[in-house]
Amino acid sequence: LPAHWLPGEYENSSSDALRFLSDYNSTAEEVFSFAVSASWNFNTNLTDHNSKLQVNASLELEAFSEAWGLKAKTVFTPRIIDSLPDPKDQMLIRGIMMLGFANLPEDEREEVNTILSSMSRIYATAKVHPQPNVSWSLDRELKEIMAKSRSYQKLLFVWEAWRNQSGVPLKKLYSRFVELSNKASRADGFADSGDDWRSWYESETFEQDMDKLYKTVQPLYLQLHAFVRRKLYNQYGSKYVNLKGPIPGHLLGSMFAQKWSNIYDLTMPFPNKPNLDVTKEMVRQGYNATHMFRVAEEFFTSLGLKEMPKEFWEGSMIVKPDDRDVVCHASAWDFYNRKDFRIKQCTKVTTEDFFTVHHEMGHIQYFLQYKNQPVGFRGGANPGFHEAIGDVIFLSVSTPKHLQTINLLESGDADEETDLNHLLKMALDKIAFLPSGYLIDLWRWEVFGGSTPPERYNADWWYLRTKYQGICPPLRRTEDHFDPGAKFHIPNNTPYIRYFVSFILQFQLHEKLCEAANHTGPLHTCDIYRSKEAGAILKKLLESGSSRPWPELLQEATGTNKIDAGSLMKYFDPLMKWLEKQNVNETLGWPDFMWVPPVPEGYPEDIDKV
Ligand SMILES: CC(=O)N[C@@H](CC(=O)O)C(=O)NC[C@H](CC1(C(=O)N[C@@H](Cc2ccc(O)cc2)C(=O)O)CCCC1)C(=O)O
Ligand SMILES: [Zn+2]
Repeated sequence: LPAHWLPGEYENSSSDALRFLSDYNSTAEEVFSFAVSASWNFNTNLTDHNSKLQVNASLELEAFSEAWGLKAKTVFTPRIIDSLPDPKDQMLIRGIMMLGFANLPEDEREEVNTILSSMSRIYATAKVHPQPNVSWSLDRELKEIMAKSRSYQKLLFVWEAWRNQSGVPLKKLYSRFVELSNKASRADGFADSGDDWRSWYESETFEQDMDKLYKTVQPLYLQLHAFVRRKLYNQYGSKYVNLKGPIPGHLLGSMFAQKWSNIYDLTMPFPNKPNLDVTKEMVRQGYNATHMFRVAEEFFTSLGLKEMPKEFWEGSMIVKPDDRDVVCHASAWDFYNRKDFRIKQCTKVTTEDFFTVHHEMGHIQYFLQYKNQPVGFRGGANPGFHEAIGDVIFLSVSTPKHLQTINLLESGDADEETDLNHLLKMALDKIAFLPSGYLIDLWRWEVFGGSTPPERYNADWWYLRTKYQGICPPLRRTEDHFDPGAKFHIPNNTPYIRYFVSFILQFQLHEKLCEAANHTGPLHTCDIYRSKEAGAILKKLLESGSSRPWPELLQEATGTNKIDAGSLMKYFDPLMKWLEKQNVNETLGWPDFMWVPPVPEGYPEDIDKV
């Protein structure tokens, strides 16, 4: 570690503790920025060379964390820390004492960082070969086929091939990673890494809180599930869809059955109304990635929030380069130097990517608003808040009214039927997602906690997928497979419960912002565009970062200090009533819990693979 990155000498006094914090903060900005840059370079150019540089930068960052963490632990006694006048300083020092992977001996640090880099790379470069010299990648061909194909067998081929190429090679790496991650978390005083990750939500009863939260939205999910199952039954027939069973997981329009809006055409309540999927119109109007980003930026500035700095436009990667391998999974980056903030996205001109642009820009807006906080407070109030900001904006953008405002939908008063179409389309993304947003970390907490050993990774994954999502694998799965590994966030070690929290929280924020924007009428028709009052509420929330307990910040922003699904249920209430009428003769849930579909005759030889 370069000498100027090492801590100096401090005595056990409150004045020296404050000097320590100030020295830490300025050094951390340099070290974090160095490590984030190396990670950016690897993610935007997946070469051996950049992987080594990225692993080495992580090791430097860990050496820095260890040096300053040990210094804090050996110099400052609890009495001195508790005597610090500002509780925020106490929080910051305690945060610095958490060493994470820096708790591990040098060889195991090297091992865990190399495993992480390898898992990222395997996932990012996995390809499916339908024929010897044809290669399909997830972000280009596979997602498109899962979204558009209505061939049961073609969907099945893509669903299986992706899991063989991405999940299977990761299994042994992942089980070793779990051991090392748990060892590091235990050294920080946690039972395991699941306990470590849950601590970010500052609730002794977090697991129960989430289970209760899930139970409040489950009735709506069961209605949507039954309705969509009927539509898929009409499309694929009784051989492959059992009206009392789970739905085969490859028929829902996306690789993980988390986002069902790609089968909206099969489910539209009123098909003869204008199509709310504005992809065609965007293409017709000559939209490109830059324009999508500019339109999104203008929504934020219309609220009085910050514009993207010039470094954002200079440094971001917003289209997939054609001359190198990159991680195409979209992401937003804070370089911790208060100057560089970037998005990496292989943007295509589609409604889905237009949403993602807003989601990522929500992260950037958060980075910009809290950039003058100490580095230890440059995070969301809790991680769910960070995930919610961009989605809150998109709740307004996706309304027929706003799409008309930006000329992506022909004007005409949005009547009752178009309204219901819109609500169903929103539910296909927002409600369909909830069980999967919940179960992914349920599975991971069991893995970290040891109740799911490596020999049951896949069995327990599919148990949870059927129990919560009501889907089943369309082919027999064994422990030779590692289906969780086919989902970005597992090999990339990105926690997930934050999305479940966000999908509930974003409706609470939306309801409050709509009130501030003097919206009248049903919640799902609200568009906060150009409301400075709404922007002021967001700004106050975002600039605090993670410097104050999230219940306080939520209380100030919305008037309640609990994550509560009441706003979500209010937003979807008209749809709930409509679905209950549609489903009078349906079975809610999947009592044939163990049912799986037959494998089509002749699969996979005779499918039209090209
Ligand atoms: C340096 C770094 O890693 N930065 C973090 C941000 C931070 O920590 O500051 C980051 O950029 N993470 C990437 C991740 C990308 C996306 C994602 O993975 N989404 C989930 C869940 C979901 C699913 C449906 C949906 O409608 C909304 C969300 C999924 O696709 O499963 C892809 C599409 C949207 C968001 C993200 O932006 O959260
Ligand atoms: Zn996000």
